[in-house]
Amino acid sequence: MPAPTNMFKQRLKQGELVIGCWAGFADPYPTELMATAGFDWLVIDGEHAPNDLNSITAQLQVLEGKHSEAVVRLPVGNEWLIKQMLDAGAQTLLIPMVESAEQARELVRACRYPPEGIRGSGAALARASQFAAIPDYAQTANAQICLLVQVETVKGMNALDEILAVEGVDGVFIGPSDLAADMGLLGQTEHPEVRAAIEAGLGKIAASDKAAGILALADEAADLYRAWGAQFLAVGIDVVMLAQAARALMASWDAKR
Ligand SMILES: O=C(O)C(=O)C[C@H](O)[C@@H](O)CO
Repeated sequence: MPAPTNMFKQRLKQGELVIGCWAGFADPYPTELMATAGFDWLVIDGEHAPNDLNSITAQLQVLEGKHSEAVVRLPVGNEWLIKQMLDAGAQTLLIPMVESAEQARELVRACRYPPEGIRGSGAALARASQFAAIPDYAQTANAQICLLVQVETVKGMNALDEILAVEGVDGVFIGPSDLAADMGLLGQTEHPEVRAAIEAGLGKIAASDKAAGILALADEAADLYRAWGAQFLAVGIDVVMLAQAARALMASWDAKR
């Protein structure tokens, strides 16, 4: 019995548009709720949400067998964190702040068991192998790992061609907020210069053998990004949705007082 099939990776390879959402409450309960909405993927955010290995594992557990595929974003891309998250059962990783082909190659190696990579061998303890209930997990796991790298700085965008040439990177996600900030346009993701960089970047990625991804928090941006080549498109953040709805509701009653 091989490692579980990574349906998110399979859908990307088939060229499907997959719609996702951020899951930022760092708790399995709201993440399980978000999965009932039918998103194709949910980002369990270890970068900007207060997640740790245990909270990420609990969210992987509630998403098991659901339509919404788990995409685990690490706070940083390093070998031991990748090892922990893959052993916990994550099959799709989103790694922020990738700025060079060498960095991308190191991430690929960290995601793979030898001889292709350096992922430590501990499948007997790992949820990923169903605690060794999948006897040939180590031999079949590499093919089911989906590595998504975030390019979100000027340096990263300038290295995009080289990053796109790295075998083992399955998708490239452009981070509009961090890219705008690094361009000296903090908070201005709709600035013409940021939009131009995003359009060029998504176009390059879509023309490569990788999938293009991005986050849009408004329909206007989502439509543009889709037209520019985005294939894994996140269209919301659960924390933002709840905050906005709660404040709007209270404001409506404040107005009635
Ligand atoms: O830079 C970006 O934009 C992203 O990487 C997405 C954001 O980090 C997301 O967490 C919303 O702020």
